[in-house]
Amino acid sequence: MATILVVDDEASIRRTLREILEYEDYAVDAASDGEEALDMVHDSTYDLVLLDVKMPKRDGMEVLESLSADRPDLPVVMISGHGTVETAVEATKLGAYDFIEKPPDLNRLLLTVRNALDRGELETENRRMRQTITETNTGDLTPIVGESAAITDIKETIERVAPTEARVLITGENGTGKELVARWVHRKSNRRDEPMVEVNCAAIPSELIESELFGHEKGAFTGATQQRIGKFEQAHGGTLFLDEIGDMSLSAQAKVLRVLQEHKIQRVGGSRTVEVDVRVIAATNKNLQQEIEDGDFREDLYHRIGVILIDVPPLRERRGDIPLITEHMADRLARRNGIPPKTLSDDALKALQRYEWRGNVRELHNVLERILILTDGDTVGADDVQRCMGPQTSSSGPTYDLIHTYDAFSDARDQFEKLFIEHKLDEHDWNVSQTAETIGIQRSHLYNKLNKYGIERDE
Ligand SMILES: Nc1ncnc2c1ncn2[C@@H]1O[C@H](COP(=O)(O)OP(=O)(O)OP(=O)(O)O)[C@@H](O)[C@H]1O
Repeated sequence: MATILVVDDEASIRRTLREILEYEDYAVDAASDGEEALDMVHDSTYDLVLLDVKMPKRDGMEVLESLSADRPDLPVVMISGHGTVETAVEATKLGAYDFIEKPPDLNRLLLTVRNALDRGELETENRRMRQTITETNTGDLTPIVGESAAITDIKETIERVAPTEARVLITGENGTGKELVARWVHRKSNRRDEPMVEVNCAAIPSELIESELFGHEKGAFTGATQQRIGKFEQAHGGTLFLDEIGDMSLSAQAKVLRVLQEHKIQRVGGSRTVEVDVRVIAATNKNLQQEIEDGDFREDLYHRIGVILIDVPPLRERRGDIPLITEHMADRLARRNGIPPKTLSDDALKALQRYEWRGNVRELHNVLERILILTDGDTVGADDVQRCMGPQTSSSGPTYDLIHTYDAFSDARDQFEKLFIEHKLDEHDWNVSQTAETIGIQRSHLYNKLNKYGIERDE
């Protein structure tokens, strides 16, 4: 049974979350402030922390920072009230697994909790595996599924390159499988019993990246209350995966270059030099040649990291792999969601092959999860795919527009709410009571939204 720590200064939220989670058979402890929470985490083994952003004394962000430093394996989900959603989004960039809004929506809460626990388990599992893996035991790492020429080529390159010490640069759009390739290079390398440490360079603010990579001494800067070991040191003997390296600031690039030349680091605020033996694998979705031309990426660093180049093509350029990948994922997803296994008809697989998949394999994974959950019966047909995906087959459509038009989460959410409400009203011939009932909100709440977004019936 997983044990969850709920941290919130509001007793009513603590009570609600406890009731919901205990009903789902989780064991729940609660803390009413950050100080108490840190003590409790120190003294017990929790599988997940639900952490309020705004609290008196130590607020959620401070507690998150402490937890990320001391217990990086412990998943943390932020709970945000009105007006703190942006902070919560910021927190996810700093290592929180996800965030939920108050008052918590039951389905979203349970899905987030389950996913966060899965992730925590996976990480614990990965750590355990690192110690025991032998070449024949490839553990639980997802295989690279596909028989297209590009994927076959990538698998061959991995076999050839992994056992060497060569640095590898993996390029490709988001969600194509770059991280999976990196994990296989490590898994098949002679360093497989040592850690593979990952740094997402895009998620770390530029002023923190140095301390993240090289660590810092106590008192090195305001907020450096204790010594911290950086990722290079953590990866000593193993592999350091620099994800989204194209987003690293020029000053951090200069420092990484020096480490790659000298195999030594200095913690921020420290004077001692520490030798590090690390193999670097880097990945980016950016065109680094272009970044070099624009003066945003150092050419000398590019040559250092890119000894072996692996380009993972977009899924739409290897549509032949879609049925294989889908079938592989369908089994795992059914098991994970506790639903009976389902077969996809040939027509359903063909329908999936026609989409653009701008989010690549990750999007296919998410869409498939939705299809499997929403479809009754044991076979998924082309009509089920259509129903869950909508008819769009190109790089347009409302979702794509939403994602690409808005930068701020709140703007995209508002626009989505507006479109959704208009669509549902149309479906119910503008009967507000019926629409409110179908979408599960109070009629008065729906009227508020109509006012807020200026939604009116087109005559
Ligand atoms: N060929 C494949 N076979 C099976 N699963 C795959 C394959 N390629 C990717 N996946 C799965 O798709 C998801 C996305 O892959 P991954 O995280 O490696 O992509 P990425 O290119 O690193 O994404 P990003 O650039 O957004 O970080 C993962 O769950 C991964 O296991």
